[in-house]
Amino acid sequence: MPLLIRNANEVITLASEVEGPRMREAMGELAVQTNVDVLIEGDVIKMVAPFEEIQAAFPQLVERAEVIDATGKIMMPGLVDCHTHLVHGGTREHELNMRLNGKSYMEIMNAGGGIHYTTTKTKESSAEHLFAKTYEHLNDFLLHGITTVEAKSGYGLDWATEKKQLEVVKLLQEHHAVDLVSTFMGAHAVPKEYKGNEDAFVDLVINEMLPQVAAENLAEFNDVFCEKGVFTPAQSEKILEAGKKYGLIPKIHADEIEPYEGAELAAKVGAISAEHLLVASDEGIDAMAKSGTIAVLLPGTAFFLKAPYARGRLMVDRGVPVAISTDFNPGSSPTISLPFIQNLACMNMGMTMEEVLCATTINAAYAINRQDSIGTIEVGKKADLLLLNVPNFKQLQYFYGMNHTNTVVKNGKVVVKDGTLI
Ligand SMILES: N=CN[C@@H](CCC(=O)O)C(=O)O
Ligand SMILES: [Zn+2]
Repeated sequence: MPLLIRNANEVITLASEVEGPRMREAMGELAVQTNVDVLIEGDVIKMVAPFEEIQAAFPQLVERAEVIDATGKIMMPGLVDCHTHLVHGGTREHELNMRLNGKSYMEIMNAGGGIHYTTTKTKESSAEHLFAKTYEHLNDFLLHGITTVEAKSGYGLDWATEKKQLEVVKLLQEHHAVDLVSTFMGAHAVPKEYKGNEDAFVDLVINEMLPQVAAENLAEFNDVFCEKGVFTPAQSEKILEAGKKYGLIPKIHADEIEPYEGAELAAKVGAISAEHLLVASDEGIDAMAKSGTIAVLLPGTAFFLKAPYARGRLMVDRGVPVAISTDFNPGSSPTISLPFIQNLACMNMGMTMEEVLCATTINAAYAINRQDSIGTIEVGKKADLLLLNVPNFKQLQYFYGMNHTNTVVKNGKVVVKDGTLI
């Protein structure tokens, strides 16, 4: 049945003539409409216009349509979470007290905890268990208005477990309403048995894992943790260049803990995005602006690791297209609340209320190559839409730390109604 959403106080369309990811002032232009309804046919947006015009253009569809009254609410595109470590075994709440007592994230990891702990838990988990656990997480994402999620592997560090993670993503794509986008991240940490022989692990990723990822069509992107004590810029470059040969688009965890010229490397290898960038250099930021590399900023990680925030304001002002994401993972950012992440970006990275909406919709869609189908409310795009329990978009950041999601339409179907999954 067609769907007609009527009377929203504001429709945040984010429609624009601008080509490519939004930068500078364009990030603040939300193209808010106050007098339009939205007609959906199948899984696609059919028309965005005042009711009279929709009725004149498609009288039969309007006649048959299920009508949702959005009076008092705003409508916006479904949120896009473009950086998560979605599929993983276990949780790491025990590390929180360690960190609150002064241990650093890297100290915990180097002592065999952190990513290594989650790797062990993920190895021990069956695919069925990971599927069921992640399915629950995805329900939570949906309840918070997130309709597309990027998912990185990287808790295997051996091919069997990496493959298990990637296959769980594939299966969830078939069974859950949330759309998933897969990233291979075999180079997420150096397994203990390769300590001192890191290059051998890099070779394993390049020669054994990447060919299988490509042959089995298990991912679109290839990511690496470029960080002091993990993978060097030279090793990262090798892995990303090798992935390119298999058609895998480079992404990079860059300049998260220590400055390591990760942003510069992202620009050099033509990565679609550099992610984290808490301590990215001025030169790196300028290089990204020049190459058009998207900065995927993850303020939840700075919050949870009590680390300095990325310089979001400066990046926008220097012409870097910025996206924002949860970084959902069991160690440095165990949250699925992209709405709260938006709040953090406003309060701690100096981004405006308008920019954070752009950064979690259309720019996030660009960061995962989905800009043609999601991220704005425009005719021909997928009908992934939210109705939020606020009368104007500014209240999303003002009433902070709350989930304002009332209704989620995913692929043209209502999947959350009155804040409840249906
Ligand atoms: N920094 C590397 N990877 C993840 C954290 C993974 C973990 O701690 O389990 C991140 O992006 O924050
Ligand atoms: Zn990450």
